[in-house]
Amino acid sequence: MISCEELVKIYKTDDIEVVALKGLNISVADGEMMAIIGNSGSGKSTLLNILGGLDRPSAGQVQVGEWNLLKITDDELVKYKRKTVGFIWQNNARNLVPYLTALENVEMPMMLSGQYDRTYAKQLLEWVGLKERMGNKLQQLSGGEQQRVAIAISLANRPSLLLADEPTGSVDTRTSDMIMDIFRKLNRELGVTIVIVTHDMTLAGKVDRVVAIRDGMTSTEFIKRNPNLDQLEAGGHSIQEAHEEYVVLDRAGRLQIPKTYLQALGIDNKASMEFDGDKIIIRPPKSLT
Ligand SMILES: Nc1ncnc2c1ncn2[C@@H]1O[C@H](COP(=O)(O)OP(=O)(O)OP(=O)(O)O)[C@@H](O)[C@H]1O
Repeated sequence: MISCEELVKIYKTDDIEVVALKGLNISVADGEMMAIIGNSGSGKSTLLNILGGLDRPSAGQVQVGEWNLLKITDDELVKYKRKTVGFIWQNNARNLVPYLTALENVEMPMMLSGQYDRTYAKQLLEWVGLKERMGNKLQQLSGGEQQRVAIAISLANRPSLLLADEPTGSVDTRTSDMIMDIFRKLNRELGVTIVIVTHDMTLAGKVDRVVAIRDGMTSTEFIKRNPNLDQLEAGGHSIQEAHEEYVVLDRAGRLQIPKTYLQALGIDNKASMEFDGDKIIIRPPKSLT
């Protein structure tokens, strides 16, 4: 579904340039439900905004389904945003209209794309557990309910990819669990590919794969040891318990070594590397004296 190779994003303001993505590589398979984690400023939202067609990449390759997002024209981008991809933000004020009902909010993107379907709009609201509240105006719903309306809206045009930026950032744990269950159901039943950006490690433990971004590059990947675990794990396993951790190698064979490891060994800009037939050993450079 998604393939990014050596993806670069540079933000230029009057006097500074910020390189938010520095040659990032990531692939997401059709029908996968995965999470992206990373410290503040590591480039997570930048990546999601590029995948959502809200921002343009500076260099590299980005393919989502049939679309090459580096070469896509402005007209095609409008179609892409309407048909292929759905977006959910932490702060849902961006895609909700407070004086319309929940149902009218879901119908609006359908009307804009000429695919009005009231039955499907109702079904979506039922899927997110709001069957009884679809006639309520948005301002009469709680924050968690509004977030569930936002999920229904994001699916109104039957996208094959759902991007969620901190979707549970401003709701309580119970609502956050409910939202993750809704994502899992949509992923299984509709086959929607789902990419979630989050700070929340317990939430990350509920997906099949987690990719960690550090300094604008993919660094580590956590893959679920037992893909059937989520039925058993209502109590919540930590990501380390539930997933196997791998360091990511790019096509040129480069890998990122965590700063803390380098500092602990006093490695600065060089290291010695040895292959003993079984493992690769990285050490601080031997003293030349
Ligand atoms: N429009 C912009 N103009 C200039 N710099 C930007 C812009 N958007 C993001 N950046 C910079 O790019 C870098 C990556 O930002 P990004 O928002 O992608 O990080 P993030 O991992 O999503 O962080 P957070 O978890 O805090 O949301 C940061 O240094 C940020 O300041």
